[in-house]
Amino acid sequence: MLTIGIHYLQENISFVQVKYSIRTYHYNNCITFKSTKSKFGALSNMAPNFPISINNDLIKTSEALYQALKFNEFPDIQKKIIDAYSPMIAKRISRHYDMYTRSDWEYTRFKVMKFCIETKLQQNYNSFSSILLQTGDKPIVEYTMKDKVWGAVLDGNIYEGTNALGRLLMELREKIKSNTFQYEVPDLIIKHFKLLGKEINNESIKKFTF
Ligand SMILES: Nc1nc(O)c(N)c(N[C@@H]2O[C@H](COP(=O)(O)O)[C@@H](O)[C@H]2O)n1
Repeated sequence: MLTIGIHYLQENISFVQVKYSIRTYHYNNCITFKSTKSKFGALSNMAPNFPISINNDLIKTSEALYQALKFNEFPDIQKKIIDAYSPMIAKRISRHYDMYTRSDWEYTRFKVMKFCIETKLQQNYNSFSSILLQTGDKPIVEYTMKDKVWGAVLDGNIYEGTNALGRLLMELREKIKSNTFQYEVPDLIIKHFKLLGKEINNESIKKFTF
């Protein structure tokens, strides 16, 4: 399980401590993805063809959803991100508004990412579960040039990094295998979970009528 050493006081969600656990992977014993055009590119949040619907609003990629959820109190910023032509542009727009990122982002972003990739799976079950299962039992690693939080960087024969996205994907893969995948809106650790001015709750994610 990806805990990344995050500890909360459950009652008032006060942050206590955060630290990241680093992982290493041998380069010829893992599944990596970087470009969406590569064999396992569908694992990337940038991958097209995995649309998402929240409150019946269409979001083109899990990347756009993740980036938009940084700005829960700013529906106008979220709209610009969601309307962006590509996920890379969505990410770039998000960077532009960094100062408006929700104040607890450092501590909620892993839960938000988990929600984003679970939504990608729930709403694109056949295609996304198929690619996850094709990775077998191998470690999944997002290969990056410098992002040691979401991915890992190659140093000689070893990928090194927290690889948070890869680890969340592996957790999801194991749930698919054991038929224990349960999809729901994250618990109260994420307060004010909103998109385009509307709260995200278990009702809003059930509706899927493109
Ligand atoms: N710049 C960039 N290009 C790609 O092709 C990527 N896959 C990523 N990584 C993804 O960016 C998201 C994290 O964004 P923040 O740094 O937290 O704003 C996450 O989806 C990574 O997988 N970046």
